Amino acid sequence: NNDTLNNVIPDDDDEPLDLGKQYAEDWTPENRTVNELFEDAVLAYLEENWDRCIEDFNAVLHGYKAYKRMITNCRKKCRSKADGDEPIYPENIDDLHFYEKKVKETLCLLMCNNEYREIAGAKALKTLPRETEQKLVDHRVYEYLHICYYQKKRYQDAANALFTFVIAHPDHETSLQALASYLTLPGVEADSVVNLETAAYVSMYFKAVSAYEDENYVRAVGLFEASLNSYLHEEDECRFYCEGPFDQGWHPEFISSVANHFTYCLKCKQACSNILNNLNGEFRKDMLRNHYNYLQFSYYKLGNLKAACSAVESYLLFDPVDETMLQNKNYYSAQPKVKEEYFTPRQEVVNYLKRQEYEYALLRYISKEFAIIEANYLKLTNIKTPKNETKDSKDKELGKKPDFETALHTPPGHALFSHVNLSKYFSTSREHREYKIDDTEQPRVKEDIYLIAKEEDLDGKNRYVADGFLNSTDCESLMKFAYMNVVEGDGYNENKSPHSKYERFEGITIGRTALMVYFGKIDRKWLELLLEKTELVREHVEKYFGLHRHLYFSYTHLVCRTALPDSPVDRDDLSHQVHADNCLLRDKDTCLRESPAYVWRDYSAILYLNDDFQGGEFFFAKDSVTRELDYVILPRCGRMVAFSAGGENLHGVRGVIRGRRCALALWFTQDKRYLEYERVLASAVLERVRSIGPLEEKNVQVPLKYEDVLVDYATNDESLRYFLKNSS
Ligand SMILES: O=C(O)CCC(=O)C(=O)O
Ligand SMILES: [Fe+2]
Repeated sequence: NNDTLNNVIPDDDDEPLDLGKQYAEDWTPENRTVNELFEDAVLAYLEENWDRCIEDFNAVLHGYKAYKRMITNCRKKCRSKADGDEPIYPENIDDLHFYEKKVKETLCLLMCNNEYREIAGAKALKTLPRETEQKLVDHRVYEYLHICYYQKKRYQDAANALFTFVIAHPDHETSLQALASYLTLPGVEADSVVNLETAAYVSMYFKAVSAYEDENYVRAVGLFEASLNSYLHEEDECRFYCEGPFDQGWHPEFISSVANHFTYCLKCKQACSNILNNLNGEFRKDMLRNHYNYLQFSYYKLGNLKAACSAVESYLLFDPVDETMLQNKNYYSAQPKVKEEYFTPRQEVVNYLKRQEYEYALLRYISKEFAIIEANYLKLTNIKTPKNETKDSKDKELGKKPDFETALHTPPGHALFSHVNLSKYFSTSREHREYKIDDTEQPRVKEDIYLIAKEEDLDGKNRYVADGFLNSTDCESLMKFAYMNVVEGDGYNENKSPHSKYERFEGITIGRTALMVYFGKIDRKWLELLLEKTELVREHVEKYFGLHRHLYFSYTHLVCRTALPDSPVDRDDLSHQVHADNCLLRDKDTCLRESPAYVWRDYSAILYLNDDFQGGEFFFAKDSVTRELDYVILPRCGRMVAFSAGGENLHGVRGVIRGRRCALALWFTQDKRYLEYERVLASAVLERVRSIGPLEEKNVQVPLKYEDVLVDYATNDESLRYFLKNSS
């Protein structure tokens, strides 16, 4: 199909793509390393030397680009060189060909990196310290830069810099507010505010769309091909940049070390497309495939039916049942000149999707298979609960052991944006697509829930662990929701530290969420997401335990436990002491099913939202006196642990040492009298908001004790009453 790729790019002002050497040559940092430049720039900022601040931070950005290009260029060059080399010995015994290649690649990398450093001056491209690199990855430069621009009254530049920062930190409230005020400054045009870190293909893509809309198909084809090329090239760069160092933090065996580092890189690589598909803060999962859509029509208009058919077939690889594209296919097939073999997808997209599918399947395999090993490993080493725990080095190492399932880490070079839509401030493109909560680029099967551990694995009755209730987008959404809305003391009778003085406990209930939706304070999609995902869990638990009587929700609580900044790393208390959910633990063998225990609770489930914190493991306990851990479960996005709520399932949570741990705690009952009334109200609120919108009252606040307010409205608001009646 190569004829599709030979179009001249009818364009003038785009940068050449491979800038590695050129950057290195341009790179004259007056003998300062990128790191030194960064430090100097911060200093200039602190000294309020705004001109130097602007100059130095721009030099940092420039230098970092050169640094990144150097690294990715070397990795790319050395990979293809090693791939093309004849092996020393023709036969591939014991995978030696693979290792030979890696040895040769290493040699090449050493030399290549040196070459660049020589061109750029001895110190210029010196390896960046990890913390500085992370700041660059997180676009922290713009956090300073906008202020320096602002001070110099360069308002449009300030707005651009701040916008760029906000896209990487969509929850940064003060920056969002500052951005809004920048937009009102003289000379600032909201429409021309840009993300300074937009992927390079994007501008080409939009030029292509314009050409297409102007019916200039020759230009459109050239630009779309160039943009496509650039997209794949940029994704490639991002992937190579992912192949960086990795602190294993322990001393693994050779094979484990290779596999562990490989997994780490793979996760990073899988996130690359998220970055490319984030246009000015708006997530557009279809960017790659859209190219083929435009191309098929443009080629058709130019009379190149072979290329048109090939583009159609390429598009269909992404979505084989797309009706419009299938109609196009029929239409083209009916053309007299079209041959069957024209419908061959383009090679680059076949390779791309095959790799994607393989990598995704491999990651799923890893997360599924290793979860159980991690847990068994922890169990085998027989950790005691922190009370009698002595923190020896072995134990510390152990804490780092399960690296296979570390958080989806941010790929170096880019922040992993959450999917926010900033287009309320700015319109960026002609096509507009609704923001959907669960858009994911990865191919996914619907029924993604799989069992991780059952009774036998867990040495106990009526307990199991399953994964896959939430995908990473759901978790990101819910974490964001939690971040913005959880309230100290909510659901704990206003007690802010009910379990540990080293942690802040915050929660939000269904009732509070419903009230906020009702007052128009938050979008209803959050409530919908909460109800939908927790219902998925309820159904699973009911089915899994083979219950013949209906399982009702009795209480739903999104809880975050955050380690306080000054909490000691070697603290020896638990985040949640050993307990049972429906009885009072008295001594080793007695659990009294009486008030004030929640005796009506029959089953419990905890659905986890994140794992980017330290500590906070859930555990089943043998008994409360020896406090011996029976089985440890590591929270992960979408993982659920479920168990019957009595004394047979004593459990607790180890202290959260660092970071924030959020989970949805769900309690179920088979006694209808105790069903969660807030859920019924929430459904009525949703119905109301869907049909007539939220309440028209301004400035209503949700108090800490919100329950009475909710009931008040439910009894007095006619429309709510209507929906309530209809639901029951
Ligand atoms: O968050 C967890 O993992 C468990 C919490 C728990 O057991 C409870 O709230 O009763
Ligand atoms: Fe519990």
